[in-house]
Order: sequence, then C-alpha cells, then structure tokens
Amino acid sequence: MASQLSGKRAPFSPSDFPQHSRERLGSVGPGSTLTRAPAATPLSGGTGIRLLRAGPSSQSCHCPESRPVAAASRRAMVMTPKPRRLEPRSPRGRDRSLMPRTLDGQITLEKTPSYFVTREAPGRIHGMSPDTKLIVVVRNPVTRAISDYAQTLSKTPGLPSFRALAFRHGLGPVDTAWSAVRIGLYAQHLTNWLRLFPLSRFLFVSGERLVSDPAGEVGRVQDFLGLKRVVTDKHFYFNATKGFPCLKKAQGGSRPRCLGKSKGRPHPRVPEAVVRRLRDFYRPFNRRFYQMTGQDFGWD
Ligand SMILES: Nc1ncnc2c1ncn2[C@@H]1O[C@H](COP(=O)(O)OS(=O)(=O)O)[C@@H](OP(=O)(O)O)[C@H]1O
Repeated sequence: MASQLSGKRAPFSPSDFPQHSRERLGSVGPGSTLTRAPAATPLSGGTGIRLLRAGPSSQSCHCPESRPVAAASRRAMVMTPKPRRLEPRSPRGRDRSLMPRTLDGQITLEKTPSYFVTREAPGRIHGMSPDTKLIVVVRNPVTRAISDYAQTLSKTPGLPSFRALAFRHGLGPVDTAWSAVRIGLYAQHLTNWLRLFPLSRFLFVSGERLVSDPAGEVGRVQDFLGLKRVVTDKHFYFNATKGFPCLKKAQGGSRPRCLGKSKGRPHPRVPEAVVRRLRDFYRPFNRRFYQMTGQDFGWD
C-alpha cells in the first residue's frame, strides 16, 4: 500500500477488508455466515473479552483471565478508528482460527479498526446480522491524528512532517484527504452507520478514559454486552515505566502484562500552532458527534 507509506491513503476499498471479514461480511443472508464459515473453532474456554483482528498480532487479548461468557448478544464489533495495513489473504487454516463459529453462550468480538471509516462496512455487517452490537473507541481526533502519524513514521522514516501532511499549501486548508485527518471526522463516519443501525446498538468508549479509568470503561463494555462485571479495578495497576495502566495478571498467567511497544509510544513534537489549527478545525465536527451520541468527550 504505497499510498499509506507516503502518509496519504486512498479511501478504503472492499479488498482492504481482511479475508476472514470479507468471508463473514459478504452479501449473504443473516445467519448464513455460520454455515459458510469453516469448521467450528470455539473460542477457547469462553474468554471474557477476546479481540479478533487481522494481521500478525491479530489475536490480541487484553483480558485478565478466562471466564465462561454468559449468554448475551451473539456478536459484537469493536471499532477503533485507526486503520492499519491489512494483511494479504491468509491461508485457509488461519482464517479458521481468526473467525470461529459462535457457539451458544459465547460472544464473538471482532476488532477491525478500519470498519468504522469504511463505507461498505455498515451494509455488510447489517446484512450479516442486524442486531450486532457495535463498540466504537474514540479519542481526541487531534491526538489520534498525531498517533496515527507516529505509527506511520515508525515504519517510514523520512516521512514528510506532520504539518506538511495535515495542511495543503504550507499552512493552507486542512487536508481532509489525508487519512490521519479524515478518520477523526467521527460525526461523518457515524452518519453512515446510523442509516442502518439505531444508536442503541452502539457503545462509544472514550480512549482518554480507557487510560485514566480503564476499569470504569471496561465496566461499561461489560454492561453493554450484558456480562457480569468480572473485570474491575482490582485487575489493573498503573505501570510508571510504561506510563499506562497494565493488567496485574495476564490471561492464564500469573505475571503482570502491559500492552506492546506499539501502544503508548512517544509522539513526535508538533508545533502548538499546528495543534491549535487542527483543534479549531475539528471543533464543529466534535460538537456534532457529541450531539449525535449524547456524550461529551471533553475534547474541546
Ligand atoms: N493501557 C494502555 N497501554 C498502552 N496504550 C494504551 C492503553 N490504554 C489506551 N492506550 C492507547 O492506545 C493507543 C494505541 O491503540 P491503537 O490506536 O494503536 O489501537 S488500534 O490501532 O486501533 O488497535 C495508544 O496510543 P499512542 O499513545 O498514540 O500510542 C495509547 O494511548
């Protein structure tokens, strides 16, 4: 994806979907995903929260311990608006492990950040299962854009400066064609989803509160999914070296576990004037997003 490497990204196309997702979200009737899916691979042990995603680090799970999951909604999607390069078609065996069947009493959570900003995603997910619960993790779009840039920069040294990519003609108009900027227009993306899904099917998680009060935000997620509040304050501690909350015990282990190096990395310094202009740019879109969701995320 050369366009991403240069820091600019073309709009998503269906081929950007990970293979397992395309298989799952294809235009087939409700329920047929299960019949089309490869042989059943139950979520082992009925993990409390299991995040399935495309890519090498795909089966990332940030869960304190294995728990049987109470019968609740059958499917939930987690969308954090930060697309990443999607892996080429994976071998069939790998697809199987990425997208198991959901058995009775289990919840399948699939986390694909790009869904939130992908035009085709609402229609496909609705076609698969209109009662899917949708979890959207959002953070201040200015910080999000810088974080996105930091991620690209870590893979592409020599990338033009943040400022050069964020504005046209020097400090001209904000370049909404740059994906790092465009993705933060949450109100626009949400409009696309609300054509098919009622607001009640969404949970909006604050990225800021995930850091300042992880147990509180995870508590909201558990409530939304109809789960018992199993993950609480006692599972987290603040790791001063990492500068973020970490789990006291990893799933199935006895040692503490923090998220990996790519989560919570230092951001490049961006001039205050650039940050201010972007903040001003996003303000009306943020307000609209607060109105649509009925939640004030406190970014302004
Ligand atoms: N506990 C904990 N540990 C580390 N990092 C944490 C944590 N909670 C939230 N965050 C924030 O998550 C950000 C990385 O998530 P991503 O944006 O890469 O997620 S994803 O791409 O959508 O999957 C990452 O953004 P950056 O700080 O820009 O790296 C963090 O701020």
